Formats: sequence, C-alpha cells, structure tokens
Amino acid sequence: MDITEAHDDTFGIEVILEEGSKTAPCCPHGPTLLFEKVGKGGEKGRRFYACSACRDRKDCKFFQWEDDKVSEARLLAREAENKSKGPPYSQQEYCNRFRKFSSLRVDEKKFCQDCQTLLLPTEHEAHSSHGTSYVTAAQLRRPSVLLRPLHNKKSNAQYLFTDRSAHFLIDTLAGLGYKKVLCVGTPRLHELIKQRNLEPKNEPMKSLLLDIDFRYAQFYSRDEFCHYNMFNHHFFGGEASSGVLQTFLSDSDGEKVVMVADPPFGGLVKPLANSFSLMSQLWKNSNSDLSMMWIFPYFFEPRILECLPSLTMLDYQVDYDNHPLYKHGKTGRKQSPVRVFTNISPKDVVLPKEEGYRFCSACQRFVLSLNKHCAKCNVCPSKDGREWKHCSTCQKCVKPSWRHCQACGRCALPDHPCGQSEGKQGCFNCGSLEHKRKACHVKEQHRTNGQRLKTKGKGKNLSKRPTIKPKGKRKSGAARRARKMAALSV
Ligand SMILES: C[S@@+](CC[C@H](N)C(=O)[O-])C[C@H]1O[C@@H](n2cnc3c(N)ncnc32)[C@H](O)[C@@H]1O
Ligand SMILES: [Zn+2]
Ligand SMILES: [Zn+2]
Ligand SMILES: [Zn+2]
Ligand SMILES: [Zn+2]
Ligand SMILES: [Zn+2]
Ligand SMILES: [Zn+2]
Repeated sequence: MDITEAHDDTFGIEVILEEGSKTAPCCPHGPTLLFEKVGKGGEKGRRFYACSACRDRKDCKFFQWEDDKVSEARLLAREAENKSKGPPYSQQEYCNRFRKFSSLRVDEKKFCQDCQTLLLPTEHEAHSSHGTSYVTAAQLRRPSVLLRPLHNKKSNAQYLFTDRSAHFLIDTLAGLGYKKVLCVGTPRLHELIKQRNLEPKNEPMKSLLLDIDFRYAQFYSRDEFCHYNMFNHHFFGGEASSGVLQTFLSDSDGEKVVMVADPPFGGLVKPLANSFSLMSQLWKNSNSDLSMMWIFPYFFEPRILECLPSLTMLDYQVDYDNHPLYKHGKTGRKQSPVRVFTNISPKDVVLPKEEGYRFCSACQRFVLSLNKHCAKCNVCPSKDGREWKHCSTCQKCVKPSWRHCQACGRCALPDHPCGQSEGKQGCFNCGSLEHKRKACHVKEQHRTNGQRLKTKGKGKNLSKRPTIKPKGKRKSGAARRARKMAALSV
C-alpha cells in the first residue's frame, strides 16, 4: 500500500508544535507555526516561523528565523499590514449590516459581485460601475451559492459539497441523533442545516460555522459564524469569538455534538489534528471524545491515524460541485479520492446501497461493493475504490495495477525504478541503512510532535531560507502523493 510510505523522504521540514513555547509572531492569518528544516541523517537546521494557513509564499510572504531580532519599526509595520488584510467590518458591524439588509425592500437588496458584499442603499452609488445583482431571500439563505468560490489552489480552494454528499452527511448525523454540528470549513453544510430546520417535519439542529473566509460573516449572527483559522486554532475575533465555540461545546443541555471539518487538501495534517484535539478538550460534556468527521483524501490515512488513532476511514466518496474531476457526471461517476475519517462507529454510518455500498459483516462496516473482503488479510482492503488483489508473497492486498517484483521483493507498479528499493535510502531519523524511519528505535525527542513536509531541492545548507511549498523532485510515496495532490487541485 503506497500510502503507508508517507515518511519515506530522506529529508524535509517539520512543524514543531510545542506546548508552552514562546509566543509565535503573527501574520495576517494569526500566529505563525514554527518549522525546522531537517537534513539527511537527521541533522537539524535553523528554525523559522512561517504562515500556518498558506503553503505558498505568494499567498502569505511571512518569514522569520526563530532567532531573528525584529526591530520595533518592523513589528509596527507588520501589525499594520496584518490589520489591513483583515475583514473591513467587525463581527458586530457585520451583524448590524445584516439586520438592516434583511429589513430592506426587495428592490433595495443588492449584492456586489466584484466586491462580494451585500450592499446597503447608501452604498449602491459607490458600486454603480461594478457588477451588482438583486438578492432574493432564497439566495440570502445560500451564501455558498451566492459567493464566488475562492480558487487559490494551494491554500484555499473552496470545493463545495454536491447536494448528494451534503445531504448524506446531514441525514446520517440527524439519524444518529446529533443535535449540534460544528462546521469547520464547511459553509455549505452549515447553510443546508439551517435550511433543513425550516421544514417542520425535521427536528432542528444547531450549527456553528468556523471558517477563514470572512465573507460569510455577512450572512450570519455572532453565534452562527466565527472567523477562524483551523491550522493554528486562532479566532480572529479574540475571546468574544472563541467564547462562542466554548458556549456551543459546553452547553450542558445534553445534546449530542459532532464536528465536521473539510480542510483545504494541501493542509498540514499535524496542526489540523492539534486544533481538532483542542476542540475535543473544550467538549466538557462527558468522558467521551468529541464526535468528529474529518473529510480528507484517502492517501493521508496513515498520517491522520498517526495523529488521531481513534479515527477510522470510511469508504464513502465525498463529491464536490465545483471540482472538475470529482463530481457525478453524465458519463457516470468518477471516483473521488476524498473520504470521511471519523470516530463514530463505522457500522453506524450507513452508506447508501443505491450508490454501490454494502455492509461487510466481517469488517462490521459499510464498504464499496468493489471492495471485496480478503479472507487472508481479513479486511476489505481497497482504499481507492478499485478492487485490490492479494499477493501471497507480500502477504497483503495491493492495488490491481501492481505486480510482484522479485528483484525488489515487493509489489510495485510495473514501471517502478527496479532495484532502487526505497529501503536503500535507510532511516531518516538515525541515518542507518538497515531500516526505515518508521521502524527506528532511536527516539525522536523533541520531534515527536513534528510533521514533515517536503521541501524543494536537495540542498545541504540547512540554514538557507527554506521553501515550504512542495516542489521539485521527490521520491517514492511522496512523489505519488504529490501527483495525487496535483490532480486534486485541478
Ligand atoms: C475544501 S473547502 C470545503 C467546503 C465544504 N466542502 C462545503 O461545501 O461546505 C475548504 C473550506 O475551508 C475554509 N478554509 C480554508 N483554509 C482555512 C483555514 N486556514 N481555517 C479555516 N477555514 C479554512 C475555506 O474557506 C472553505 O470554506
Ligand atoms: Zn499568513
Ligand atoms: Zn463593488
Ligand atoms: Zn470486509
Ligand atoms: Zn489480502
Ligand atoms: Zn507482492
Ligand atoms: Zn523491482
């Protein structure tokens, strides 16, 4: 299974999530993350701070060596820049505007497409040369349809659920008795929950949206939306805003709460897992963990489970409306690589039979019909939706396109670089050629919290200003994951 090769690179950049570490400097996206470049054999490079949310320097150019002395003037300039990149209105102002807007006559309700803003009558004039349109009450209830999805490929591609996937999620959660949904980066889910509440036959569900896209603040009240960064658990509205989450999670009315997160696919797993764990800690209701659904591509399974071992990956394929590759088409369904990772018991998440899922009684979970149970492995092994086959030499099931290679002693794609077994690169942690990093017994002291990222080039100069964005030649699993990621950001 190639996705287990997540740690096969010989060098990388790790993110250090140390508790109680000194306060990180802020970029427009809140506190930055501390990174460390690590060379072959494990030698450490200089540490630096970079943006938590943006993987591309073009989107956030913040960079600071950990030991940099920053002048007062630069600090002030930075603070001014951070402020200028924030929302034009405070949450309170947004709420007041929305109240005013809702009370307007139909022929006064306008939206500026260029500015992505709901306009009050006094503002119409200033936007007269922009593309504006009237907004109906129905459109006001569907901001994810009204707003133009953000297209930034690396940091913030807004892929919105198809009705099929959104309704599957909502119906499943309602069926399981959840009364409160914490929507993290799932604006469409949030609005559909509110929509569902309008139908008298449905028991109402509460929903709170946490998202970095502050355009959504225009449409919701304070207790329905928080401007939030899920990579550093940062609330842009300060304590008033984090208090909203606190209240949502700690209300002692005994209602079942679930968090549903759909982060940008280029995001770092470790910081996300950290934020979700922090939310779980805020959930004081019982001894149990906060229920969660984390929506992410299947090839991140090993990394996600490494960070949050209580999660299981479901076979359900999540579809997006505006993703050119992964949506239901007239020509039939393309397989979506996006899955749900959850700590809800998989047997309770009923996957629709009409979409080709069945229950495997041996695995006690719903699987795609093509995912045949292997008696030798005693699992339904497929991760990518295709039928996998058992290799008796490797003693595991592998992708259908793989063949067993005698020279490498393992299954691989027929055109793999034969003889250059990945094992030869040895261990990234201690440098030994005898084993891989995963099997290494030398403790990674300060780095156990770290997550590795791929970095550009193979330079040995570890104090050179590094690039976090995945680029350049990569090996093995990392290369394959990168290709898959590239496909995801089409
Ligand atoms: C892949 S889209 C998921 C949308 C979801 N499928 C839906 O239909 O509701 C990612 C979402 O996360 C939000 N997002 C991106 N980066 C974020 C961050 N650092 N913190 C919080 N939200 C973020 C985006 O604005 C977007 O709404
Ligand atoms: Zn930033
Ligand atoms: Zn405008
Ligand atoms: Zn099975
Ligand atoms: Zn098998
Ligand atoms: Zn094999
Ligand atoms: Zn080979």
